[in-house]
Amino acid sequence: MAIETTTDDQPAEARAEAQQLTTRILELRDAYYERDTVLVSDEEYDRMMRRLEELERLHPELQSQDSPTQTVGGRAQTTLFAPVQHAERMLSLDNVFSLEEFEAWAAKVERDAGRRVDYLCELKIDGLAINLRYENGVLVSAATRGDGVVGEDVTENIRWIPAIPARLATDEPPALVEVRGEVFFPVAEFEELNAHQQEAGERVFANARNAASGSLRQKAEGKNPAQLELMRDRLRRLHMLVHGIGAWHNPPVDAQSKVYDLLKGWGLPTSTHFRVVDDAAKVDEFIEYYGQHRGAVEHEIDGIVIKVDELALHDELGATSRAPRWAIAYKYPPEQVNTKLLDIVVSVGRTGRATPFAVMEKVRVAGSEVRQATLHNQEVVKAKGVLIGDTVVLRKAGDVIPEVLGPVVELRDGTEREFVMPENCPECGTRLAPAKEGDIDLRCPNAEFCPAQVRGRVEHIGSRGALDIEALGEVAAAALTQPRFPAEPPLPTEAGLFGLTLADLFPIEVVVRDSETGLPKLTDAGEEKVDTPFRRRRQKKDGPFDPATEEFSGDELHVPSKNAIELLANLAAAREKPLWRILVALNIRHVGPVAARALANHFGSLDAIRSASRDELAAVDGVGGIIADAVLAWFEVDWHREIIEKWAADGVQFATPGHPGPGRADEAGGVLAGLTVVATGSLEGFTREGAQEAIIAAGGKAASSVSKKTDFVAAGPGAGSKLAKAEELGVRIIDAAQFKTLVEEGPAALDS
Ligand SMILES: NC(=O)c1ccc[n+]([C@@H]2O[C@H](COP(=O)([O-])OP(=O)(O)OC[C@H]3O[C@@H](n4cnc5c(N)ncnc54)[C@H](O)[C@@H]3O)[C@@H](O)[C@H]2O)c1
Ligand SMILES: [Zn+2]
Repeated sequence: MAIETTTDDQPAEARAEAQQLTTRILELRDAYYERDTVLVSDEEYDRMMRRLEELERLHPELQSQDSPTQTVGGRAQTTLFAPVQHAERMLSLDNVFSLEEFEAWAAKVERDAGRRVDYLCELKIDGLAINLRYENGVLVSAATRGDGVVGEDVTENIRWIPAIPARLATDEPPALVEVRGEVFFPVAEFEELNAHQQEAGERVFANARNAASGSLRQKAEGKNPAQLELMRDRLRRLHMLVHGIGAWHNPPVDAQSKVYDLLKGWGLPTSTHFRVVDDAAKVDEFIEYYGQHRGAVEHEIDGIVIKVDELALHDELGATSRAPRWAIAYKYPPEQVNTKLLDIVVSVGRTGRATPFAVMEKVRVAGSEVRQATLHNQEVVKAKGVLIGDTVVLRKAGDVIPEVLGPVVELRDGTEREFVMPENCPECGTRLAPAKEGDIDLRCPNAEFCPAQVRGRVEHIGSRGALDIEALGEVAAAALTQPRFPAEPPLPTEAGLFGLTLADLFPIEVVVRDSETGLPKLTDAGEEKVDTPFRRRRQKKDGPFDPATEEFSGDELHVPSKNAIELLANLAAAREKPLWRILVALNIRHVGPVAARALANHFGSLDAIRSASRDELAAVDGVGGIIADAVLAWFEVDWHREIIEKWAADGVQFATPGHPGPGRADEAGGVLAGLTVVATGSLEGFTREGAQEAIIAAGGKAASSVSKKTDFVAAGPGAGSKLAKAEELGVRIIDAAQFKTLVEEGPAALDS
């Protein structure tokens, strides 16, 4: 008899992989639930879980009862707290990561239920699960989830959380009710807590969930009075929201949403962010809405939880060993990931501030790719405790700037090194120093000539809020101030900007840099890529006809590039831009568009501003003492005055034509003299700034908010709260066409 042997070793491979995954997941869970440490990102953890699930689906013989896919993460027996047996098991949730997966889940639910069902959509709060046991209306115990059957007794600590009632506000409490919810730090509290921790030189928490878990799972024993007060302060900042029930014999309501109403009436904290929908297809609106408004919720969320609303169906559908079948978590893309900190580099900005920033291995977070984040200053680097070479936790929420939260200390292997703040400016070698005693930030004091600062200032001059010169962006600014050739840059400072000629631009060669990292780009041969931004090659066609190419041949010659011609034309035009723009272009500290407009409006010329006293400057509406001081300080500096002289010599106009003189703009008799106008929404024929300028040019006051003093509100499509305010106050509202009439002919023309 021949015995058939199988040579298929696939199951063996699968077994090995499943074992590896199991070991790793258990390790990660241990760190996460017991030590409040996140060794890999949640995304990576979820991926491992999915892979294990997949392997077990393909090879059912691999699935054992204690596989992570069958158990609730967390451990029952810990040394810190006494064990508590839950009257009813506490479960986890199954996940979906897309709308399709959600729809497939809902289809199965409705198949099993045999009918359409109502869904309750709520937020998935990123905190830790808690079970509150009330007997005859009195809180007798509070426990963490543990392994789902047995949790940790945290009753003493829970009593410090203000939101949790010790007694239910009802005359007829059930003999026993288990209330389940999430304990967490509201975002504002978390930020404050971390600020405190940083000040006190204590550990800064990488995320609100770990901070909440770490705060709740503290023991009072062995703490001195000061530590005890700190611990209680943290507990008082915690909040809780109810999101379910455990044991409860015959609840008097028939839907989860009604359970919340009832519990709310008993004084328990319930969420305001939920909705019941009668069709699975309507869930996606909720998902999308909170996907875009995550930042507006008072606590962190990592997804949406969708539950079958009807309680009878909960019993009918039941649960697996790990999760209920009547609920599912939809997970959003992560806002927090782990990545490698490759280096910490110091950059110098236009004000001379030397800022260390993190250069990281590129990662995707909150839907975009990130590889840099500012670290602000050397003290912040120290406070965050990051070493070069560390795995770090990086966070980016929606449109918010990415932030390095801290290192994953457990992953260090000894090769990491500390960041040392350089003593000298990386761009000009001048010794860095604080601007004044006690400042943490270090600055390069070589303000006049430090190439990084000149480059920053020149770029600022071209920016939208200053002279708005399209051809004078980041690349042109670098080319003019730090070219590879010539050795002496065309602009050692910005004084020469308006005197630039084609002869200055033409020879410039630059090293092409990566716009993100600032590092040189390399050619295939490994050399730095070089570009000539202001000239290009052209073949001269004055030679004899070449039959091979069927063209006239000729020498190569260089001609000015489009950039060069545009830049010179733009600069020529910029000389006559409104005074406020010229003021912004001078890079005076604190003088942005708002202050510059106020100064220009009031004084009408740079000379008048220069000869004004501190009091006269400070008294101008929208200026004030700090800006007045900054203006005075700016004029004190020799090379600043030289900029003005040089610019004036090159034709820059430092006065508003027709301005009647300091403080007399209102008497100028423009058609809008004495009137205040607010422009809001998009007004056809005007840009946002153009509308403001038109009001000012007509002698009116362009205000940014609507009040009783407002005479007109010009509103176009997209006008929001300002329009509502105008209606409320009875301010006259006009459209774009009327606005045009108003600024050209004055208010009387509106009614004719
Ligand atoms: N990075 C790591 O190393 C690591 C390790 C373990 C776990 N984790 C993270 O934890 C997750 C697994 O943890 P889990 O088992 O606690 O599952 P889970 O956090 O994904 O979901 C279940 C929990 O959600 C909570 N929850 C929040 N809002 C809720 C609401 N409105 N309704 C019902 N429940 C709500 C409940 O406390 C429940 O226990 C993973 O997906 C991963 O994100 C990460
Ligand atoms: Zn410098």
